[in-house]
Order: sequence, then C-alpha cells, then structure tokens
Amino acid sequence: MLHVKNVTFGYSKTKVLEAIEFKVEEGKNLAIIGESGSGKSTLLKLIYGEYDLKEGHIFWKDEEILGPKYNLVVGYEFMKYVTQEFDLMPVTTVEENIGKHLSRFYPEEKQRRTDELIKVVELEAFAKTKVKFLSGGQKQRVAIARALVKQPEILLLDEPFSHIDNFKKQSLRRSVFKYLKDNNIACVVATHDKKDVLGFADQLLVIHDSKIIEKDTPERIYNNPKTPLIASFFGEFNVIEPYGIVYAHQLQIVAQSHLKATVNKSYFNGNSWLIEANYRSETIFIEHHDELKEDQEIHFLISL
Ligand SMILES: Nc1ncnc2c1ncn2[C@@H]1O[C@H](COP(=O)(O)OP(=O)(O)OP(=O)(O)O)[C@@H](O)[C@H]1O
Repeated sequence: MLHVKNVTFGYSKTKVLEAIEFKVEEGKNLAIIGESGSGKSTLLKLIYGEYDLKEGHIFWKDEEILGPKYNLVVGYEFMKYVTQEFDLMPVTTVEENIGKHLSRFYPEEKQRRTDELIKVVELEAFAKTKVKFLSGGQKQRVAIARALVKQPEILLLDEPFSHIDNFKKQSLRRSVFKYLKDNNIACVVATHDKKDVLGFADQLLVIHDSKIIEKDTPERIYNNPKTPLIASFFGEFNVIEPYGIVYAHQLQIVAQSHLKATVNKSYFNGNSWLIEANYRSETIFIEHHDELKEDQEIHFLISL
C-alpha cells in the first residue's frame, strides 16, 4: 500500500501542498485532478522521492520513500515514474529503449518482454525506428512501455496520454490500464482528462488551494460534485438555485414548464447540441438533440 502521510511541501516560501493524506492499495488506480499549477506533478515527484520532505512521510508497504539527501540515486526498483518529459535515448530504436534495463544474458526473454510491451502501447510498426524520428505521442508511448518493462509494483503517470491523438487515445488507455490491473500494478495518475478517470480510476482525489478537497470514487464525485470547480472537470454545468450544480444534460427542453429561458446560441456537439440560453439574466447550458434558433423561447425541466 502507498501511504502519503500528512505531507506539506513548498519549493521556496510558497506552499504548494498542505496536509496531504491518502492511501492507495496494491493494484488500485488513483487519479489526481486539479487546475494547472495545483501541485499534481509536485505530488508525483514527492512520491517518487525526488525531493526531501520536511513535513510528513511517504511509505510504499513498509519502506519509507526518501529523497536525494538519503538516496544517491533517486527512485526505487518497485516504482516507476513517467514524467511529461519522457527522457528517452533518441538515437536508439524503440525496442532498444524499452529493453534497455533488461538483462542481455537472457536475449530471448528480453525480446519476448519487449515485444509484449510494444504491443501494450500499440507501437508494433515502430519497433525498429529510432526514437528521434517519432512524434511526441509515440515517444510518450515508448516511455510508458519502458516504465513497465521490469514490472514495477507502482506506476506514477503524469498526463500519460496528453500527447496522443484522439484516434489512438481510447484504445491505448484501455490497453495500458488493463495491463496494470491484470498485473496488479498500483498506479497514480495526474490528469486533466476525465476519460483517464471515468471507467478506470478506483479513487479520485481533487486538489485545490494546496489541499485535498475531495476524495472518493469517480462515480460518487461525478454524481454529486461539491463545487463548480469539480463539476467543470466533468463537463458543462449550471448553478441553478435552489437545485445547486446541475450538468447540461440534466436540463431537458419540454413543451411546457415554469422554467423559461431564451436561446442565445447553439453549438454542435457531436451526438447532441449545446444550447446556450438566458435564464433570469444568467447564462445556462442545456444539452439538446437539435439546433435551436437565437431568441427562441424555451421551457425546461431539471432532472436530478
Ligand atoms: N522546481 C520548481 N521550483 C519552483 N517552483 C516550482 C517548481 N516546480 C513547480 N513549481 C511551482 O509549483 C506549483 C505546482 O506545480 P506543479 O507542476 O506541481 O502543478 P501541476 O498541478 O502539475 O500543473 P500542470 O497541470 O500544469 O502540470 C506551481 O505554482 C509551479 O510554478
């Protein structure tokens, strides 16, 4: 189990994280969300042992994670960290990068393991390509495979699919998170993308103003967002008194209702339209199956 115990940390005088406390069981997936600059990457770096802690402690099982003051080389065998920078060897091939740390004395096993992970990150066509010729998203996939090659017990991922195009993203996400579950590898994922969270994370942690403001399953947090900031992570929402926070899809346009609004604009949204409307001098958003004309009067219901 990963146990982050009452960690407070800042780079100079400004506090970045305050009284951070949480646990991740073996094989579980924890997602961390928060605005840009809220300290997600900093938290991953602390878990990895990149900085010395003055306040608080971090443990993986019984081992305390210690910073550079105590460790000549940062990091531990049981934990891997995929940063936003990747840190690959540019003039060697994809398979050489992934297999780099595997023993040369067992060439067949090395090849088998490298091939297995190339498949997990869907890079079969690029196995023999030098990393310098890859795109950002392909490099990101090499970095993920390399982190997994020696079967860590816990993986730290910072925006793991941010450079990957939408064509590949969904299948890659499923493949990587399934691999982690199948192999009982715990993971902590810092992300801006709700699709990294819904459907994959066992727990979700929200950081705001240096503190954890919410910690629960993604489903419970999604169904009951406590603040507009949390709701905004999941999609378009409204604050309508006395109902509170309601997502755009929870408003339904009907023929008659005592809730009336005037359409400002319709945005094409794929399988629906997002209707921007004026309700009691406030802008609200409603998901609707059709485009609506500007200035049209509409009635709506709220279904919670
Ligand atoms: N090495 C550093 N020295 C000083 N300040 C830093 C350092 N790294 C990060 N910071 C500051 O700490 C705060 C948190 O940064 P961090 O990168 O952890 O945020 P984040 O939530 O990961 O952001 P993003 O989502 O944009 O990646 C920011 O205000 C940032 O400017």
